[in-house]
Amino acid sequence: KLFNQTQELERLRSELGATDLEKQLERLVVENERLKQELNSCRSSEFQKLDVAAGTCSCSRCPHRQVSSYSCTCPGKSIPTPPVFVAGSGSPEERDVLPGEPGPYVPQTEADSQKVRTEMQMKNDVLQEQLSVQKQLLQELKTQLHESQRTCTQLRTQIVVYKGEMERAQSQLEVEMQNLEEEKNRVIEEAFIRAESEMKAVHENLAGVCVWVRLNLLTLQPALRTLTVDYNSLKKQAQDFPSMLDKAIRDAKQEICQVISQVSSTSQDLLQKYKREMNLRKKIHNELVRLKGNIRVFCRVRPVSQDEQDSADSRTVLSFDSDDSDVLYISNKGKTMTFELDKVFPPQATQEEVFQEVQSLVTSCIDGYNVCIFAYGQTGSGKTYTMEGVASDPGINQRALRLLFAEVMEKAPDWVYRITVSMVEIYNEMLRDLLRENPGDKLDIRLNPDGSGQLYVPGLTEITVQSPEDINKVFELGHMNRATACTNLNEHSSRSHALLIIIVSGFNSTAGTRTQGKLNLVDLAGSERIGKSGAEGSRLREAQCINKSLSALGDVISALRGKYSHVPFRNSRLTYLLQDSLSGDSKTLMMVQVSPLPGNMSESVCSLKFAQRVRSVELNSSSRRHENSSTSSSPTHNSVEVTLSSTQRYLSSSTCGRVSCPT
Ligand SMILES: Nc1ncnc2c1ncn2[C@@H]1O[C@H](COP(=O)(O)OP(=O)(O)OP(=O)(O)O)[C@@H](O)[C@H]1O
Repeated sequence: KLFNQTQELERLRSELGATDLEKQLERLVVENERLKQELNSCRSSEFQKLDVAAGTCSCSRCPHRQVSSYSCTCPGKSIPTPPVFVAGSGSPEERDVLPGEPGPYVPQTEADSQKVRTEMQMKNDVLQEQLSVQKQLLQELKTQLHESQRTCTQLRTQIVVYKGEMERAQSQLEVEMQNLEEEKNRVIEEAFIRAESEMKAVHENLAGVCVWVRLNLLTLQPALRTLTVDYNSLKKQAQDFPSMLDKAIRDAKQEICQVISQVSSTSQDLLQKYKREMNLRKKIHNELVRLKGNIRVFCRVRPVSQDEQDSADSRTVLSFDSDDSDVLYISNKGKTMTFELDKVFPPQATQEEVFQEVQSLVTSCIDGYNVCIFAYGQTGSGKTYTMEGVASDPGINQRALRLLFAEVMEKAPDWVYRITVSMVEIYNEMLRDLLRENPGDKLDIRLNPDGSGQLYVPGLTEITVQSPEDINKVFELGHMNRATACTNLNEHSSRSHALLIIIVSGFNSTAGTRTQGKLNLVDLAGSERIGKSGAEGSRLREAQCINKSLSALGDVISALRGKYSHVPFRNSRLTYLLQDSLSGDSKTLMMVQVSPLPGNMSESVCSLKFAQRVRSVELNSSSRRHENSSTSSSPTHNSVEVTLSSTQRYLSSSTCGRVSCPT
């Protein structure tokens, strides 16, 4: 508190500028002294103010203000003897001499004396002037002195006030210090009393605890004895432990070895059983597909569009059997034709419902079977819708790839799969790669020069896809390339076959098994007859090419059905390219698209007749395209083996993907 009070005092002092005032006061006192001295000297110099020429003295001490000579007659002042003046020597100042020194010039004549008088008069004027200046100065100094005295008085008053404040603060401080001292003593005393009482309580507690400890010690002694005995026995056991441990480890090792050998033989059994089960599952799946037919024919009737509903020709000539989903009726001129197929999808069937019927074929591709799904039908019957669909409701192509991804993911990590995608187009019997940079280039199907007799398409792009996003990118690229290669995409797509070729290669590290299956998804060109479309020129050539390839497809299937020794795969690019997916134990699905309109009835009848012809063919059942890495493949036909993949290195490491060619 004392410290704070002192600080507060210092702050007040500095705030009021006490130090500065004190210094200023000192300065003013000194200045006052100096002015006083100056005044005194000025007063004494009045003795000098005598007018010699006039013989008068203006000093305040001369009672008569008269001088008889060159000096004042004031008491103590003697009049000196006048000096001899030599003309031309001495300055005007030298003429004004002091008493005791050589005197000024003494005029000899009246003229001289007049001159001297004039000079003296002038000098007197100057001196008078100086005197008035000095008086003025004196007056100013007096005023200043008065002012400084006033300031000094003020400052002194302030100092007295400060001193009073300081004393007050000091006395307050002392009082507070006194209070604090008393408070401190009181608190110490209280603490002391409390500590004493607590100490007392602790002592009492301690005494109780000591008694309790003593009692406990007495009861613990027998327990301690028991523990000592135990400790000794444990010590002995610990000494024996290393040898016991060694023995136990040896025994455990033997047991583990026995168990391992048992487990390994069990796992071998299990592996064999697993392989057997796998084969059985595939056999059953294949059998199921076979029972359904290696060539299956579905029919899908597209709905009547909004535009068609508005037109006069919107009556539908097709009807369905509500109890039998395999039958379709077409009424014409009072007659009703019945078409029996593997499945008939009415106009209201969704993309998902269609795919449900197709997905077993798609998954058999994972097991190493080659599968081919065609969309057949006249232009505008809904082939592209079924195969590609629309972005919001995709068709078989995208759903198949998504299903393949889901299936292979489910089989991981036992199975490692690689899925590659190629997109080709056959237009006017020319094969074009839709995934290459320059899709205009014509591709060829050739015999492999390595002498293996396999076919391949040199330069065909195969893109490995790892996610549904990759699929979308591949489709976009294919569509873009297809669009850039022609002037009118809609017309072009009706007159060309579009093929999406998916190869699924799998390897099972546990069983050492490899599989390779190929899924061909084909959007065929429009199947309308030339006569009706009235085509000519380039259109005629296009229609001829389409008819040629579609009838070649029919011929190939007929030859396979009749088990002919010669199957004309080479009659068209389409059948040549797809021969591995049409022969042997491959599975084929023909989705015949039909328009519901009466105007398209004859084309619909043609398509359905073609479908029934295809349906009656049964492909040759032979060994699966499923190989064990330790066994070689077993081609089913008696002729050359062909492959359609350009990735020779990959295929040469595996015998999968080969198909027999009866030619
Ligand atoms: N099941 C369906 N549901 C709704 N719309 C359909 C269906 N099938 C076809 N369509 C519509 O009918 C029109 C013709 O279909 P699409 O283009 O698929 O025929 P296409 O046979 O592929 O013709 P092209 O031979 O010219 O390629 C399209 O507008 C399509 O959206």
